[in-house]
Amino acid sequence: MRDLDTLPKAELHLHVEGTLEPELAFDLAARNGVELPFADVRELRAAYDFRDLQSFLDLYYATMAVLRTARDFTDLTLAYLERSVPQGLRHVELFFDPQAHTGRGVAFEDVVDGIGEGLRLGRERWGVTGGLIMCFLRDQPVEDAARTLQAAATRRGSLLGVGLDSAEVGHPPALFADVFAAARAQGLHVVAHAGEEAPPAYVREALDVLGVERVDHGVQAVHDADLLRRLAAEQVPLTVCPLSNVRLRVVDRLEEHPLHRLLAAGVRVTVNSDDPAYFGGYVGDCYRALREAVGLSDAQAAQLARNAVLGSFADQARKAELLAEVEAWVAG
Ligand SMILES: Nc1ncnc2[nH]cnc12
Ligand SMILES: [Zn+2]
Repeated sequence: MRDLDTLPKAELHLHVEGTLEPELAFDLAARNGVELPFADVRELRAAYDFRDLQSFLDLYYATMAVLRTARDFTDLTLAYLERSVPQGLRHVELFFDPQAHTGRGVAFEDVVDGIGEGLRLGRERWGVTGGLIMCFLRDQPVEDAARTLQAAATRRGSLLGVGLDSAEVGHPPALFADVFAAARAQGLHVVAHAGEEAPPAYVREALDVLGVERVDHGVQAVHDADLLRRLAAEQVPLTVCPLSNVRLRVVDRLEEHPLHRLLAAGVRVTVNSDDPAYFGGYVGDCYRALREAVGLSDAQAAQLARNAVLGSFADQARKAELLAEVEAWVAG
């Protein structure tokens, strides 16, 4: 079996705020004079025991209070890249949650410019390509999302697309139909979290009403044979996050994860880390955990890596380059 860390990877489901390791959180708290509701790194890490998505989100939003300046966002992005590059990361389309920052008085431009500078340095140092996907918080009023899209006009050229995240159940995709239509009209790519905790109907709605090009998570689709056939027929990429699904108790154990069933149904599945600082691993760790728990073969790992390249928003030339890197790995 091959070293999975050398497999070239694209990561399509990564919340940059979810890469905030406890050590960096305390460093930034000290730098910015922000008080965290935990005594130290150990106490914060001990709080990473989640019952469900909401219990995670409560901690996730509380901890990101330490992110205040453009430099903080650059440091955060670079720290993520430093950990992921040795695990084979070659391309990343990273999510950020502007409303979680502008609501605390941080300027939208500082968030985007800070992350953008991290990505620029990542390209310069390691040749990693990528871009930013701005997510709307679905548990906040739709008007906030619309205002956020308007505010993004100053940085339109820095964005690949828009997404939808945060507490899913009770906040169906269709609420955001107009905002997504406006984003599409601007030429932005569109994706949405759907079918993480909520039923398959949310996945259908994301496709039919929002017009998404990828579904983030989407694992609940295994409970709907018609939907699975459609996802396979249309080759809709699913950005699956196996370690996240275990930590947020979407599945009891990795051994029971539906990844293999999705692959067997012919769905364009990709593997991603979601919020690696909170869920126990970066993108390479996810691939390795799948090998250990469910016997992911080298051929299946390569297929997941190809799927991620094909499902990415990279331009055709970059896709061809990345696919060639995957095939070179297969040829070994
Ligand atoms: N797994 C997840 N689901 C929904 N919103 C999120 N925000 C960060 N991680 C998330
Ligand atoms: Zn996510």
